[in-house]
This record gives sequence, structure tokens and C-alpha cells, in this order.
Amino acid sequence: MAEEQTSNVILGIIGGSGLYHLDQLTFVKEVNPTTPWGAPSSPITISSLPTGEQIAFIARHGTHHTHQPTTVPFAANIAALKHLGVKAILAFSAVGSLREEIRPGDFIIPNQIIDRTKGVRQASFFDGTSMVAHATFGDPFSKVFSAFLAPRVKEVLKEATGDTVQLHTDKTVVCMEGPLFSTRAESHMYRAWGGDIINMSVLPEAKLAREAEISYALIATATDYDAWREGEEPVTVAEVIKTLHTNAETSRKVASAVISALHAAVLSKEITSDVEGGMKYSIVTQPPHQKQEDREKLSYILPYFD
Ligand SMILES: CSC[C@H]1O[C@H](OP(=O)(O)O)[C@H](O)[C@@H]1O
Ligand SMILES: Nc1ncnc2[nH]cnc12
Repeated sequence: MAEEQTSNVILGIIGGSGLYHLDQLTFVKEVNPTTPWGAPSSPITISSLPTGEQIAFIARHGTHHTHQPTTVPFAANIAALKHLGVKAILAFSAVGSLREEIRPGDFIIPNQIIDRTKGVRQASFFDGTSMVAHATFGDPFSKVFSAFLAPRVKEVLKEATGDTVQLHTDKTVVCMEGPLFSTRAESHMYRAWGGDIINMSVLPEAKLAREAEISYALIATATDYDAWREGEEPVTVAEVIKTLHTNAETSRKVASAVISALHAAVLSKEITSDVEGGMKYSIVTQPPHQKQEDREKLSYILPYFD
């Protein structure tokens, strides 16, 4: 197993559709680790901030968008980031809006998820091992991280766009399987269920981050109104792409404006306090019944198996 330990990389960024790189950072190196869960979506870029601290960036669908939402190697991505030393992940995602007031171009920091994936993605690091673990997931995003993020993102959006781009918080994201978009009936049903936005990729990413004891927050960027609006055409990729590039530009501005503060908040543990140590008492299988090979595999991401 290739060792790519860079322990001072404590903050990771995951870029979604349209966000394949960050800017205003100094390139340090690219790493391409092989994890016990396989290879990540793309090489991980390590960059440094003006203050010298390093951060990691990975493009969720690969640098050239070659991974479908269903087959993104989520476990490898999260494992690789954790093994580098990452304690907090800021993820970006392009989403459809299920609410009139969330307009294409708007930013959203959600606090809940409805799982509409179809059980075909590996959702736990413990799958296929001799161990059973049940992590707490009632609040799927780190509350302290999201609360830290919201006022800062709001301020950057105001500076960068005036009042054009609104930030919405405490919203529910529906994660569907895809890759086809929803039917109109599904889109109406998600609204009736309380869904506010929809994507295809926050799961199992958020679950795996939780199991790896990584504090995880999402900045979602709306690209379309999905399929629920009567008298309007349902979403197409062409429509998504129209907004995607502007959203990615704004996301880069947001990322570069908040990264330093986030890095400091990871260092001080301000935004990692609600997940750190969370798996210690989540593993039900007792050590005498844990296979050695599984302990070694899990030791790649968690400290309890040395
Ligand atoms: C390009 S539209 C559908 C695609 O966009 C979102 O990707 P990401 O979350 O990585 O930004 C959505 O989840 C779908 O994968
Ligand atoms: N309408 C939509 N449904 C699912 N994922 C999306 N990503 C962007 N728009 C989307």
C-alpha cells in the first residue's frame, strides 16, 4: 500500500460538477494514493495558502468528469483524504431547487438529507468486514462547521455578487440515484416530503466522512428548478450547464475567502468537535471477534485498530 502521509493537511475540499480546481492557491504537489477501498476519483492536489498551510482538493467526478454519481469511488476519496490527515471537508455540489425561493445561482448550506439512493453504492467502510458499526447520523452535516461557514459565505456572496446570490441555510437535500433526472411525479413527491434541493452525490459521501470522523459541511449551488414547475420544461443538462460555470466561479471565490479561517478553525478544533472520537463507541463487534485483516484495513482511517 503506497504511503502518502502529509499530516499537516487537515482541511480537504471536494469539488462537484463544474468545480474541478480551485484558484488563488500555490500548487505544492499531486498525490495519487491507493487506499484499501481502491483509487480515488482523481489525483489529489495539495496546495498551500499564503500563510504556508496546506490543503487538499479532489474533484468528485474526476478532473474530466468521468465518474457517474453512482460509481464515484466515494470510500476511496474519503479514505485518501483522512489518511492525508484531513479532519474537516468542505464539499461543493450542484443541485436542483425544489423551492421557488431558491433560485438558480443561489447558494445553500443544508442541514438534512433524504436518502433516495438505491443501495448500490458502498455506504459504509465496514461493508464486507467482520465488524458491525452504527455511527450517529441524525445531523448528517457537522452543525458547528455549518454554523461557522454560514456568516462567512454570506459575507463573501454579498461582496462578490451584491445581493444577486442569496444564501439559504437549514435546508433538506434529497439525494437521488440518477444519472437520469427525476420525473415530475418524483419532484412533486420530494417537495411534499420537505425536500428543498436535490442532487445525486451527497450520499454516501457524508456517511463515509462521519465514519472516518471527519467533520463535513456542504455548500450546494442551485442550477435549475428540477421538474416540479407546471408549465415549465423539466431540467436538462444544457440548463444546468448555463448556471454551472457562474456557480463554479463564485464557489472558487467563496473557497479562497474562507479557507484560511476554516484551516484555523480545524486547528483549534472549533469545527471538528461534534464528530471527533464519534466512532469509538459505535463499533458493536468486540475486538476478539474482529478479523486481523479487517483491523488493518480500518486502521487506514481510524485510530482504534493499532
Ligand atoms: C451535472 S447535473 C447532475 C450532477 O450534478 C451534481 O453533481 P455534484 O453533486 O458532484 O456537483 C449532482 O449531484 C449530479 O451528480
Ligand atoms: N435537478 C437535479 N437533480 C439532481 N441532481 C442535480 N444536480 C443539479 N441539478 C440537479
